[in-house]
Amino acid sequence: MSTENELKGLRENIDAIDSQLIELISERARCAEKVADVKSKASENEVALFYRPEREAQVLRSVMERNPGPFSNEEMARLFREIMSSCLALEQPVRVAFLGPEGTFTQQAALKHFGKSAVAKPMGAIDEVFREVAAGAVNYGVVPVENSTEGVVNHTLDNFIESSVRICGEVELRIHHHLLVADTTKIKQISRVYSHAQSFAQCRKWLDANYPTVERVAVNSNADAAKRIKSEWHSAAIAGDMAQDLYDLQPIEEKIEDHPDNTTRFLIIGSESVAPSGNDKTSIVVSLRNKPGALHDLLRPFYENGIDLTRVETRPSRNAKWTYIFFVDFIGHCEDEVVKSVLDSIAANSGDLRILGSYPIAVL
Ligand SMILES: C=C(O[C@@H]1C=C(C(=O)O)C=C[C@H]1O)C(=O)O
Repeated sequence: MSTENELKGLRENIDAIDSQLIELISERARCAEKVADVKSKASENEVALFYRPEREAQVLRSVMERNPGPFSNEEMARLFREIMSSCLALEQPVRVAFLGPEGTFTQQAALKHFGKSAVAKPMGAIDEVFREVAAGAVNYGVVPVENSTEGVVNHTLDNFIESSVRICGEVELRIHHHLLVADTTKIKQISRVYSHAQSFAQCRKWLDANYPTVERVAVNSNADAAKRIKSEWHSAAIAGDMAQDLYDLQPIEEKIEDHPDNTTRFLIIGSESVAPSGNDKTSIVVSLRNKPGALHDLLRPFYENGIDLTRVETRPSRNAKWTYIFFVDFIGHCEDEVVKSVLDSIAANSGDLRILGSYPIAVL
């Protein structure tokens, strides 16, 4: 068979499969519309909850389990992520505030978690994301909480102390930084590099080795850095793919982060609690009475009940000098019997305990 004939036959196959896909995707969408009706009727006078993080996590996990290849599990789940995002938009487009401006890694995290049909709103600071969620101006917020190279984002943790918003999900993003220039940049005469302080820290060794003498100027975000160099012929920026595309920049060098597995974890914040998905994490915040063995007493029930701790973080309490607040993440949902009894025994021993939320462990 000639190449042309072979291609023609294969393309006819693809056209036929696409017709079936279109029919099936539309059928799925019609089903999601019916789900919306059921949710609206059931909620009566209350605001209906259209977005269901636990159900979305279950759908993605089961897509990955059933994936026969040749796509990787992640690729297959990403496709379904977008199908679900479109289905949810038929019910009600989800409104999400993120730490802006446009082009930040936090925006990338928001898209990864909610898909492209979400309506995303950039905010100027982490506090503003919290406030926007608390005020009900958006359904959810996305904020960075820790980076594998640079550690915790204190500003996010501190906001939880003051705010009553809940954690509804988490998303992890591999962070790749590039050294970027504009059309007008004179590459041999670069004397200044703009970036966010966290990104400078994540690329410190690379910069020391390759651009030891250039001035490093920390700005509010990588996207801000990318924007500034458009008008400065002697400056470069360190930023990621989104900022590169948004501001039409070119990389001099890609993936300059010192650790190739550089990853940031982001939290999804909202106002509702999330039902168990079958593979969940819980975050709590505890203030401890200042007495010997207090931290040991806090952690012992987890050990005794075989619960995995995934993170313990300390912040100074603003109420009293030399007293501390502990942020603890662990595997399990606050509706699990074993978790309930651990939380009861912590509450009996500690000054103050607040459950920030139980939510599905990041699928993608
Ligand atoms: C369809 C539903 O509503 C939304 C859309 C989902 C989907 O497309 O699979 C899943 C959960 C919800 O965010 C549902 O709750 O089942």
